Amino acid sequence: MEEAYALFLDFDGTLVDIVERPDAVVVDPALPDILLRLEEGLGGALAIVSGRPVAFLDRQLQPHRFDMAGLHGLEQRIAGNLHLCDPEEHPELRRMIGRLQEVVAEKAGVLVEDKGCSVALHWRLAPQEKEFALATAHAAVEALGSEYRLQHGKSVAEILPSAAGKGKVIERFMHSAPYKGRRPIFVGDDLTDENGFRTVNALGGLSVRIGAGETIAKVRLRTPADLRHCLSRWASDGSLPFNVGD
Ligand SMILES: O=P(O)(O)OC[C@H]1O[C@H](O[C@H]2O[C@H](CO)[C@@H](O)[C@H](O)[C@H]2O)[C@H](O)[C@@H](O)[C@@H]1O
Repeated sequence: MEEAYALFLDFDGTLVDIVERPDAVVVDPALPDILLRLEEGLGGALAIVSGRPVAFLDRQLQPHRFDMAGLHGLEQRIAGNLHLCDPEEHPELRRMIGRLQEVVAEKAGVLVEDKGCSVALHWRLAPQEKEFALATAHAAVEALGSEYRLQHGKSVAEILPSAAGKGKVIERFMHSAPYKGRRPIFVGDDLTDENGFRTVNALGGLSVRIGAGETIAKVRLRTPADLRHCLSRWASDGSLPFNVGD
């Protein structure tokens, strides 16, 4: 297997299909072992980079424990060393999440996903409530001030600490062993991943976008199933599945 790469993989919409509810994702049973084989072949330089908390991702990918950037980089496990985000350090956000749950209680199909140090407002089940959800999220961020920002995604608006971002956290991984000195590859599907694409493009790496939509990624794959097929081939015969160019 080619050892000179560092592989960063988004989760929702990339490794798994998008489904109607955040708690209903289904992981292909073969995926954790494929990722483990890839991680071994890459000398440990494989990390999941997601808006989800590390604890959620660990449950989905059990029995293995991969390196991770969770909550858009607020949480990290680099070379096995775990740093989690403490919700108690975000008392204003915690109060705001309580208020959001009250406001949204009357809107059928709008979901509040409490992730501890961030919160997502989902309207996939109630597309007619998109404007309401966006306005609510904007008002909440404005009330919280500049320490927090809004992250738009697929039928979702997330409120998260301003310091979080996939580009920044990929840079952090690239300064640490075993990632340092390798060529980064980042695969993602969403607006939040464009940040990560910018970082790997600037580092001379390879950006891969899953699905449709405007992007600065260099390569496109159609679906998470196509990606899983590529990863499985890479894990078995060692041949890099993407056209990496020069
Ligand atoms: O960075 P990612 O791993 O791509 O996570 C981004 C957000 O994904 C989840 O929401 C999205 O997937 C849901 C399940 O398929 C879907 O119902 C929702 O409409 C999508 O926006 C997740 O719930 C968020 O917490 C993640 O930040």
